[in-house]
Amino acid sequence: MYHLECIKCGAKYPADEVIYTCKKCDGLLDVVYDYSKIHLTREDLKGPLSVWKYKALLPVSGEPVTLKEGGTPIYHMKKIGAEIGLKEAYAKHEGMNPSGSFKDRGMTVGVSKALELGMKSVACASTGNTSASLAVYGARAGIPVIVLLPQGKVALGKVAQALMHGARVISVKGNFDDALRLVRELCIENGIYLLNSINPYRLEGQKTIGFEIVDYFGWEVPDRIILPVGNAGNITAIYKGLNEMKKLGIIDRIPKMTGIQAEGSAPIAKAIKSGAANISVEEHPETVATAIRIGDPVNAVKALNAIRKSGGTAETVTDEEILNAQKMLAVKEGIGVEPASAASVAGLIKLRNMGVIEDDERVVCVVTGHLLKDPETVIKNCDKPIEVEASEEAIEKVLGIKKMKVKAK
Ligand SMILES: Cc1ncc(COP(=O)(O)O)c(C=O)c1O
Ligand SMILES: N[C@@H](CCOP(=O)(O)O)C(=O)O
Repeated sequence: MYHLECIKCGAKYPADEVIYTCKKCDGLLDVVYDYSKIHLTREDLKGPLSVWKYKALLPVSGEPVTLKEGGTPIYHMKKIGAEIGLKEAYAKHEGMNPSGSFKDRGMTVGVSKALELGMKSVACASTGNTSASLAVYGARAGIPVIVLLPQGKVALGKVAQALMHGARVISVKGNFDDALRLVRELCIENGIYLLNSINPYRLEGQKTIGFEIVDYFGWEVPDRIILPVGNAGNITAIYKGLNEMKKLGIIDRIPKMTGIQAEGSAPIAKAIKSGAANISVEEHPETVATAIRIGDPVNAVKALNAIRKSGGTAETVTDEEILNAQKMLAVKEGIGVEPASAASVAGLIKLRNMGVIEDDERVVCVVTGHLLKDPETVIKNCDKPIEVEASEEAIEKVLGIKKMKVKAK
């Protein structure tokens, strides 16, 4: 059994109450389980990775709305690791989820919960991936979906997904933070279920990234998990989940939670660096990594706590560092990710060069979304295809191939 609990004042709410923040103090909510009633061991968790493998720690009782999310690969980044003198550098490729990003873990739980609560429609604001995922899972569930997108700032692949899967797509003349404020009002006033990461049930699904990481390594906890941070739900969800596993005796420690933000959009990294108790809102966030172009992260309080309590850190990376890391992953490791996702690897490189990450650390970078989400940025940053006439000679000429003449007998 579980209930909702305010992280600020401790007020408790029943599991079936549709609320997103505390009615007394407006604090963020967490789903809190009766851990004394959960008997889960490593033995129970044998078998392939997937979100629903960890059902005992998820707040859904019936059959979930699922497209077989989770179970994403972990790749050893041997070449990038060798370049920075780190043997144990890994990337967990969340772009391999059904809609191409980690949001599917949250939406399988969030949309299942919407149905369980009897909600008739769902909505979100989005820099792209949340809307794509909600559109997909809404279609699967047969429930209407409304998405609010910041005009002109959403990557093409993501808009295409939201449109194709049948969401009502509204383009807002403002940034993501404006769209989130508007969708929160819209949902509360009209009884629409809000499925941004302020919804504590959605975040429960995302904690399974952490479960899968420790499960993959035979319950050996890596020293550090590095994530790109935008609205800051993912880093907090993974931290919460790993704490639950520790409470249940399945793991014995928590990795250093490390958040990476783009320089032009870095309220959390700035607060960590300055030691400020809370963030200062970035009024005009800007970065090529549109997925993390967020100035007022809704989960900031939870994220600062996760980073500080785990002994982790936060860092900023430039757009140039992000695009370089995206290309390194693609060319040297064969891993195709969108720009925001590459921020975690750009952060890995920067923190290693700064001496923050030690030689013997095992580090897992979560790469959050697929390369094909943002084809426009890719095309801008790669050489153009070479145009040739339709002849073998022309192709050989541009490839610099000289044919050996075969002598006739
Ligand atoms: C691809 C991608 N990476 C990272 C993030 C940041 O995740 P979070 O908002 O949970 O910090 C997002 C969305 O916010 C995203 O779409
Ligand atoms: N990158 C996100 C931004 C919204 O974050 P959420 O986790 O609160 O839904 C997106 O893909 O829209």
